Amino acid sequence: MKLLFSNIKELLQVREETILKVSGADMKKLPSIKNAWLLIEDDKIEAYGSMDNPPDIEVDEKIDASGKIILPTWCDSHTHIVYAGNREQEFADRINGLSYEEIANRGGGILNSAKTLQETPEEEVYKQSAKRLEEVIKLGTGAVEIKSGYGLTEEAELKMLRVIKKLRENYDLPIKSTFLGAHAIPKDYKERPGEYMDLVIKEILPKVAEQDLAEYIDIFCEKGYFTVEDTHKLLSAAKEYGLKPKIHVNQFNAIGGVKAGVEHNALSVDHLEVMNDEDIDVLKNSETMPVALPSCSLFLSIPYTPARRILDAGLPLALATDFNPGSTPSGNMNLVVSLACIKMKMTPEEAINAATINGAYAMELSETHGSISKGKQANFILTKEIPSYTYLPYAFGTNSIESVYVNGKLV
Ligand SMILES: N=CN[C@@H](CCC(=O)O)C(=O)O
Ligand SMILES: [Zn+2]
Repeated sequence: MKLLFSNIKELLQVREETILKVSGADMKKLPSIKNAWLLIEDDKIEAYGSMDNPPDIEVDEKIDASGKIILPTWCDSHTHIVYAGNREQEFADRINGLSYEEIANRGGGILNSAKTLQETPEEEVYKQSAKRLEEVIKLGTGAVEIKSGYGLTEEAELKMLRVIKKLRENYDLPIKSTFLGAHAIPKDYKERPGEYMDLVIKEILPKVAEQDLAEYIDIFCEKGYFTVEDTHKLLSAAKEYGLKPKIHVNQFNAIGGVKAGVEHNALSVDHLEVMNDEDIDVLKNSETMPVALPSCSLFLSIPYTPARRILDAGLPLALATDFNPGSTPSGNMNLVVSLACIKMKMTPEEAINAATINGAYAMELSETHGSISKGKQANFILTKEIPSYTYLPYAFGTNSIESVYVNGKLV
């Protein structure tokens, strides 16, 4: 099946050579072809070029994209899409003056979601999660990572990971699975957190690996959650099973989690709302992708990741949603890109690079996703008629997407 898009106002993120990520000043460059065509064969990008040299071939379907822009689908490398129920009551409590921390200390927060998840049948968790996944695909997400971490018992963590596996089987986009058993210390272990770490490392992790339910390991390295020492212990154990780290660090406090992640060759370190100079320096000599989650900052009214300091230090940066019931009940990557521009002072070019090719890197997908390149998967967004790509982040809250293609198919 050959599908040809012609008269495309601008074809964005066109990369001739395979690049795995973009960093520093290179992030300001977003290669494109104006007045372009794009040819898809089955699930792959076959060719592209300028309308000055249109392709002379027979195709099965032609689409006129006059006035519209085509760009790769968003690569959302950090989500908690699999969960049960919601936490709108905590949202109201925060409006009335309680802090996220106070809510967590009262047994709300992650423990609240864990209770609901444990009590919800697997089929129902699947149904609720699939609905969210379908919603984000329509918003232009074409590759996604999903974490466990609302189970906090062996049974419930494995249940979450099986739901992720089933989503992967039933949907066409790449889904990466991360084991986040060390997300919070369950109430029963409050006085003996070391025993919970033992449970995660000695009991649950081996089963996750045996059942091949995750490719990545995560931990919430933060005051009141898990220490840097816990992080070292877990990441070392996970390495034995071939699970690479993608970890929650520096959300509220800089306690050395970035350094720990880099020492274990983490694929990504995520959140980074609070960054000291040492954290930035440590990242400079690494292959670890820093990941910012600006919708979490918006929702919790916490600082935004200091993108300018990170980029001006020559580092790369990826953007992701953090879609979860507590700190970010939104999986809208379009909003994330807008917030990165508005609140983090990233240029539209930097934000689009961060949400496509660098997001793909943070899921080890940049050889097949994240850019318009020959032979890559045909995952792309066709916008409505818009004046320019800068209009995408500028018109925040407006849905500028006309359609989304995953593996060459309209979704
Ligand atoms: N910070 C840790 N975990 C999630 C939020 C968890 C929750 O509040 O349910 C996050 O990435 O923001
Ligand atoms: Zn998260």
